[in-house]
Amino acid sequence: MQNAIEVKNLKVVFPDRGRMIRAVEGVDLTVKKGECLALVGESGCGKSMTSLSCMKLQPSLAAVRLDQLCICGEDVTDYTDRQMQALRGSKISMIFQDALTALNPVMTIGKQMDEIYRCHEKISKKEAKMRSIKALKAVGIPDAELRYHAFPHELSGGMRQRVLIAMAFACEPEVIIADEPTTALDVTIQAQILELLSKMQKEKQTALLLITHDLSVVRSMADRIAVMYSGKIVEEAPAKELLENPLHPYTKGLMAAVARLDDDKKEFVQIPGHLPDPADKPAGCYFHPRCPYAATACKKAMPLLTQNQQGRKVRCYEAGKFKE
Ligand SMILES: Nc1ncnc2c1ncn2[C@@H]1O[C@H](COP(=O)(O)OP(=O)(O)OP(=O)(O)O)[C@@H](O)[C@H]1O
Repeated sequence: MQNAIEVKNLKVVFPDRGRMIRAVEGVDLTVKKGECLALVGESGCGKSMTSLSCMKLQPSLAAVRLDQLCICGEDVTDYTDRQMQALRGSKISMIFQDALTALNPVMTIGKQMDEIYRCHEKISKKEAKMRSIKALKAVGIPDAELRYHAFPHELSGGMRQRVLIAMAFACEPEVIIADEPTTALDVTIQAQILELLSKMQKEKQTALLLITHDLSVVRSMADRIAVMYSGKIVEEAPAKELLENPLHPYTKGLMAAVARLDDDKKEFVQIPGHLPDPADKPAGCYFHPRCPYAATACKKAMPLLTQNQQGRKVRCYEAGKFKE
């Protein structure tokens, strides 16, 4: 089966006052057609840089190296920005976390939606307006005909996020990247927006790369989960397997830090310490200074991301050896 996104050996570095920030270090990522892959990890671990690089949208200061990038079977490794522009919106699109920044504040919602349709298809203004209103209705915007004429600041945060979702799905792309799509919203609205995103993704069979720092968010949505720590993937598995039996000590820590509303016996446990300085990472496994199971080998060399006998991928010398 053709993959929606396939990136091989992605590296992103930033020069920073004479130092080198290693934001992403040799990430391989595959999002299969129609599936939801959640990329999870603490703030600063490199999730956004990974996802932006998949669209070739990284900040101009960043130096990006990769062996190969394929979008829906098309090898775009050497595509120019102009070539990528033709793909963005039609084959791949993005939902950002802050709708107020992502939307143009001086243009009505309707105009911004119309532009997407008219940019990718030769259709009349009238046809674009009809499609925009239909798309706004599909994401649950009440009085869509009226809201079509509204400016972004005239809508609530939840409504704006619904507009971004409508825009992302507008040209029926094969893959969508959603970077923390609900972080800027209050908790009651977050669940509604995630439900909408999940419903649209399933209905349209769109592949989704969902970026989040919150494992509870992925519980209901992800088919597979990749866990990132300090620029590297440390564990990757089908969602159910990973959530029921996390193998990497960092994934275990993330799980323990998730408050489970349905399990009042579980305690809220924070992972001690913090991510290493991205310009001064420790020798060996980057997680070893925070790891309760760290052995001598962990302090010496970075473990590889290897597949165990059960087909689970994990980057840890001690995985499977430690007891609860
Ligand atoms: N424009 C930039 N200049 C310098 N360093 C940057 C820049 N953008 C990101 N970084 C660094 O790259 C690393 C990875 O950042 P990234 O935004 O990908 O992390 P993240 O996991 O998405 O975090 P968050 O959840 O907070 O967005 C961090 O150490 C960050 O400080």
